[in-house]
Amino acid sequence: MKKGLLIVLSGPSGVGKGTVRQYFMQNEELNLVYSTSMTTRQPRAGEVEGIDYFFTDKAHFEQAIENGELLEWAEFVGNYYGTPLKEVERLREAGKNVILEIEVQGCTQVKEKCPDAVTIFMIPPSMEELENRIRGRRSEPEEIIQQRLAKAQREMKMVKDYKYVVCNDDPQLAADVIALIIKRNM
Ligand SMILES: Nc1ncnc2c1ncn2[C@@H]1O[C@H](COP(=O)(O)OP(=O)(O)OP(=O)(O)O)[C@@H](O)[C@H]1O
Ligand SMILES: Nc1nc2c(ncn2[C@@H]2O[C@H](COP(=O)(O)O)[C@@H](O)[C@H]2O)c(=O)[nH]1
Repeated sequence: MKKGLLIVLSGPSGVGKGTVRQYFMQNEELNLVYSTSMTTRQPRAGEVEGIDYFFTDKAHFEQAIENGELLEWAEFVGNYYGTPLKEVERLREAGKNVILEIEVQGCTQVKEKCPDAVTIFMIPPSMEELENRIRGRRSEPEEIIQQRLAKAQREMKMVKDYKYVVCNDDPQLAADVIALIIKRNM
């Protein structure tokens, strides 16, 4: 059986990666599975353990790093985020195309380990719109919003390191473009 693709969807926090993913995940032709990450961040209202994230504490996360259990990991605005390696490998070996939704430092690590990963960077129509989206989510205090916005400015410079760039203005259009990218690589 052909091993599944490893697809990395990156882009600044609040650009709409999770929103757009909901549109193309339902497309059965793409044979996709979402890789649930591990994080030390507190759950937001409505987030579900094992679906949105595996929520854990700093000690367990650091142990996972030590044990080599993560494909990649990064510290983002005071919390750890990482991709459990074993599940990604199991799914790819079973022929599934696995999608990671991760920030830019994580993508750099993935590219080193899996040079054939399909890397996609999502950009907002403007930085003003990005700020509106982060604020509109109403999930973080002002101090964290400021840190996320400052980080977004730095992350946008990494766009050149990605194979594909997709603008999320209309989420359905962005999802259609991503579906096309995935099909082209299957
Ligand atoms: N094309 C769009 N037009 C307008 N609003 C959008 C669009 N896409 C997403 N949004 C809104 O922007 C906000 C952020 O979206 P979302 O949480 O999907 O971003 P994200 O990139 O997954 O963020 P993070 O990386 O922080 O998890 C949400 O409130 C969402 O409804
Ligand atoms: N390097 C990784 N980055 C990840 C992972 N899971 C999510 N993320 C990214 O972190 C930021 C913040 O996420 P939020 O849910 O707190 O808004 C965002 O860019 C995510 O895409 C991961 O496993 N590794």
